[in-house]
Amino acid sequence: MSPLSLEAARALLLAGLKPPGRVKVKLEEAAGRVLAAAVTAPGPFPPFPRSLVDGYALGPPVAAPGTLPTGLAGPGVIYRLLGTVPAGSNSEITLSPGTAAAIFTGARPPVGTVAIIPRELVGSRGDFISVPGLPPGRHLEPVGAEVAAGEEVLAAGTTLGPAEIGLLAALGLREVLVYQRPRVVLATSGSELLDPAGKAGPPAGSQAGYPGVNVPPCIYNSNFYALAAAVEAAGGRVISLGPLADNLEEQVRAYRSALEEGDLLLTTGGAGGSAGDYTAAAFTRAGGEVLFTELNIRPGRRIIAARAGEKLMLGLPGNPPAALVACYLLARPVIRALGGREPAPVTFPARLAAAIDRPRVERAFLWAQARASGSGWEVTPLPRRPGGIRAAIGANALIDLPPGTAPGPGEEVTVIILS
Ligand SMILES: Nc1nc2c(c(=O)[nH]1)N[C@H]1C(S)=C(S)[C@@H](COP(=O)(O)OP(=O)(O)OC[C@H]3O[C@@H](n4cnc5c(N)ncnc54)[C@H](O)[C@@H]3O)O[C@H]1N2
Ligand code: MOO
Repeated sequence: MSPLSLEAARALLLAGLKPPGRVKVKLEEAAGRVLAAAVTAPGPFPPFPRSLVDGYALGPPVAAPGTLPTGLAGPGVIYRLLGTVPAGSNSEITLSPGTAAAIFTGARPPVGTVAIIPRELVGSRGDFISVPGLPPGRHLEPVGAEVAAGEEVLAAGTTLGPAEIGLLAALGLREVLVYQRPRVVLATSGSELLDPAGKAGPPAGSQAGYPGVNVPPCIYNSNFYALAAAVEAAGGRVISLGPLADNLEEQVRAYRSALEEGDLLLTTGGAGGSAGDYTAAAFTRAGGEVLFTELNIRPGRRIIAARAGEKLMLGLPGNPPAALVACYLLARPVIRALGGREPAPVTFPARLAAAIDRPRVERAFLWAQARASGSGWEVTPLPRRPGGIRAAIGANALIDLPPGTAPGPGEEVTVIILS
């Protein structure tokens, strides 16, 4: 198989994905979930006419106000106050011509109200107020002014954030139909892997003089924790298969059970083409039909994908920063699509704040920091560190660098936003 482009690989993975399931969740559990059906308002909002200010509800004015009570400055229309209407009260006041009632923000105006005027525009003395002309009705919000009964307020596919959840609650909805979170079975392979949560660990320092040291050269299974976080951030639910040894039989058994338990099998390690790399063979033996084994990108050249019926198997490289890049570029779009979200990564053009150090032979993805600047987006490639365990620290973007290019400061590059 010759290396595939990233776009072709993504299209292959996204084609024929099984449609996401739906589930009803309570409003308090709905943050971050994706609406599986449009929401229509069961009733109007506001459900009753209400005052938008603290002030006075006014009845019809009377033509000749009569004598001004002493102390009330004119010119103004005089009203006699009948009482006060607090928010939430079922007031029995009825305003006849020349009468008014004090009213609070959010209260229902009494019967007979023709206008509401803010407190600060009114002169008052005892039971009388003086109003400088009848104000327009903008302080009185009619029933359904914001939402009409039966109106579609949220479209299917909307991600529910605080504002959306507040709107649903305002309409009296208690639960909401959302897409199920895709179940992502996460497996890491490598006989050198140790669980940081486990009891036994390698010595903290060096293994200098190791011929005599009876401790195997193990490293902590960092990919599991990094990828689990990425899966959750993409809206998936992690099912752990635990670290697997470099053993074909063990991996085949594990991956068969993964296909039953999850919507997507995600692995790292063993993706190379050497004798000790079992991912492709294990995917095939577990029932998968291999879609591709190599992409023309760096890092992440070795990514193995297979399809087993409606389920996908995605084998990312073991190298931690390569696993993370591959996860952002391929696994995240699949997980998002399985959860009813827009799969395509968000990309935009940005001006380089610093030069790219050197051209790469293949299309490369470089960890970077993007920020809005006066005239658009600006991006700085992160300094290269030895190895890669710290490569992505501080990154919020990847620069998509075409092969053979090394643009300088001020030149435009394409950036993929990560969060
Ligand atoms: N002769 C060649 N060797 C390698 C090449 C190459 O082109 N020619 N490419 C290198 C690159 S780049 C990568 S990426 C890896 C891909 O191979 P694997 O997917 O089989 O990766 P592993 O060999 O399993 O591991 C590589 C590296 O990462 C560490 N690792 C693995 N899993 C984890 C984990 N869960 N948590 C933390 N670290 C992990 C592992 O110990 C190795 O150090 O192949 C290169 N070799
Ligand atoms: O093949 Mo590796 O995935 O480039 O880092």
